[in-house]
Amino acid sequence: MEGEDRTVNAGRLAADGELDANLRPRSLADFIGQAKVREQLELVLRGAQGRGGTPDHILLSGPPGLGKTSLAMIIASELGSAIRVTSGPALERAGDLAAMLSNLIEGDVLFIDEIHRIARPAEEMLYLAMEDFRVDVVVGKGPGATSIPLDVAPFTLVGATTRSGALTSPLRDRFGFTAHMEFYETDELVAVLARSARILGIALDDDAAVEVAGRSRGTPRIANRLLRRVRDYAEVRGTGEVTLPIARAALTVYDVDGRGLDRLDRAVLSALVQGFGGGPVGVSTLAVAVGEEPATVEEVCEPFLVRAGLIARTPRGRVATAAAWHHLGLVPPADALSATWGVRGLGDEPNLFDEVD
Ligand SMILES: Nc1ncnc2c1ncn2[C@@H]1O[C@H](COP(=O)(O)OP(=O)(O)OP(=O)(O)O)[C@@H](O)[C@H]1O
Ligand SMILES: [Mg+2]
Repeated sequence: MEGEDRTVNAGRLAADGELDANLRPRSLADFIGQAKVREQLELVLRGAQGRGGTPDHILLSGPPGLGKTSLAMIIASELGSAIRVTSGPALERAGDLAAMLSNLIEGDVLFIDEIHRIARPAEEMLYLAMEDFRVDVVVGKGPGATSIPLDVAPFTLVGATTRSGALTSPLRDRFGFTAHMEFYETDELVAVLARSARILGIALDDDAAVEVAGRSRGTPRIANRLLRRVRDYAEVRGTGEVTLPIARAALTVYDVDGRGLDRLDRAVLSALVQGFGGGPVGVSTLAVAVGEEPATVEEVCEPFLVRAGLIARTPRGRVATAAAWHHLGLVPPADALSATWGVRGLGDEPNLFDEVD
């Protein structure tokens, strides 16, 4: 998909790999923000430990870059268990899953990333494994095929998904606990940045941290990525210390504006406002206007623009809010949607990342 390499994209980029691993929090105490999820998880884990059993299966649900993989690792380490890692797309054949399941040792954590992308036969095998710790392995083909039941050691499944709405309900129902990850507040991102700066040995001023956090779209992965860009700038153009002016100058170079919008986001906004009088306009028309694929506009730009209260999805198409006009330095028409539309606090829209319209 075009636009995936954008600095402000919350998804994983190849370049993030090693850094993500270094900056990953290792324990619940080390995990910043998500206070509610942390408390819920702690109860689930400690409760099971107290009873000497394995915890219920856990689903981690939320947009990219908020810490789902990190939490899965933390769950295993808090339990003192080994973690086996796989992903929905890797489980194309039920046999692949059967092999994983039958190798589990009691108490293991099985982490399935992007669990909404699991193939149907594997999914059906998973139901039985989650519920009864058993799998039926089919041997042979055609009329001679037999199904052999195999026991699976009691384990805890941790599933992660950016689209919990895409999970079938039988699968969703088999999780004992679902953690809904929320976008981070600015002060939480400041804490994430301070921690990362400490680990990476970057001198980061407090007001520079606030500036970077405010442009990070509520997402730790983006905060960490912007921190690296700002560090480059500080080292090449300054003394290495990340001060407020340095942070601002660096983010200008990377086209990340005061609210975390980049060039493509702004192009979409100004096409909507200036090209179509604020809408309503269909997403494909909008995509043509900015020379992008509709999927890019819809999946990469829109979720954030909607969450930031800059555009609204209506049955007739996309509409710019008054805040969008203001953001572009324009005066909104009298009938523009209120600037506070949709700005109910980050992460208040559980369906945002599920299929809309
Ligand atoms: N609560 C946190 N405290 C500190 N750092 C965090 C936190 N959450 C995430 N991060 C940082 O953000 C990076 C991305 O987190 P992670 O890979 O866990 O996200 P994810 O939700 O699994 O994303 P995806 O949906 O793309 O798989 C981590 O490497 C870590 O550096
Ligand atoms: Mg992940």
